[in-house]
Amino acid sequence: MAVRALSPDHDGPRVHFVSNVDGAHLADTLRGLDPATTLVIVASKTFTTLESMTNARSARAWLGGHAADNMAAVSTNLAACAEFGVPAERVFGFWDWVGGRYSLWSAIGLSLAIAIGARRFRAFLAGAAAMDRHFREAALEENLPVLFALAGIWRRNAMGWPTVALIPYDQRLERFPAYVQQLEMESNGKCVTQDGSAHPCATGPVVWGEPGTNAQHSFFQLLHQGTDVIPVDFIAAARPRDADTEHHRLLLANCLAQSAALAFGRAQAEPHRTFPGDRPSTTILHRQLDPFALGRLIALYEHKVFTMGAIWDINSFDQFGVELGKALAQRLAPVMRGEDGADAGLDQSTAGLVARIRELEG
Ligand SMILES: O=P(O)(O)OC[C@H]1O[C@](O)(CO)[C@@H](O)[C@@H]1O
Repeated sequence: MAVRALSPDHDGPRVHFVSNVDGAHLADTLRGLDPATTLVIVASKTFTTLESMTNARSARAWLGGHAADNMAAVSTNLAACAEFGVPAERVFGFWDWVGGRYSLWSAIGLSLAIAIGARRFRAFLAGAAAMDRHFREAALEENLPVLFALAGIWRRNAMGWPTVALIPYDQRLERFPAYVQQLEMESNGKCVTQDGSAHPCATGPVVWGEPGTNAQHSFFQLLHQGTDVIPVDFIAAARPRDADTEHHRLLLANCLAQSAALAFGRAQAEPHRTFPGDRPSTTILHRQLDPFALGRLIALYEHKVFTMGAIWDINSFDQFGVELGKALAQRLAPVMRGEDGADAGLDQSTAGLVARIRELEG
């Protein structure tokens, strides 16, 4: 997300990312790259994540004779790195209490630092630090993460709206909705309080979105006239990073048009052409999407999510909800490999799907 957002700031080697265990991701990424001139950095706190380690093993095989020189790691698990073949002097460490979704500021940011260089990476960190200070010091009534969190609580608990759309009017923030989706849904998608009691109210909303103006041509129909109210967060920069300002003026005109249309609607005799209005949105404006502004924007969302978690009395820093699926995938891997006896004890629905996959495999 961050590397894409800051593409005008790239001055280092080209940076690519592979995350999905789907081999297509690695294959498509490696196509056209040369093992002799490619550095593979395995970034995994635990160094046990199935996706990361499967990709790491395949990348090591692809590097062949270059693997000894062209691999590094970002991890807290030095023993597993050494066992994998990355010696300690090539491991960038960080703290084991940092969760994946909050880790960009640690050595996990290495790939971003490589892409934009140390000076700009420091500006990125300074932007986040400025928001950290603001969050710590500003009075509550002027505190952006707190106000943003209270608006989120109002939307979710007072109004009962279960989702929020995040629409950056900035093509380079294309992956920002997905980033905030993990931040918010993995942190606050919980149904028990810190002490384990059933939560008395609704918690983390569904977060989704796409960049404007593209989104206008797909799901904005439902935002304006659908039966559900979906609050929207718009993000826009006053200045473009590129020379052509006419594009940018049109981009901003569209962003402002959408928030006005949502808020004020339009009464018409014909019901099909009526816009009910009274649909809420928040517009976050900054001068320009540069490293400082991106760091500040990410930190704004981090502190907002933390504040909502504190109000809801949930722990925003664990993610036990991902464990069951991971354990079942480990159980099913031998089934998918067709190992003898692995099918025993499978539930009926999974056994049916396995049987159908085998038929389709031919
Ligand atoms: O850095 P690791 O240990 O490979 O974890 C990767 C990811 O897995 C999760 O723990 C859960 O899916 C995420 O929070 C994290 O980003």
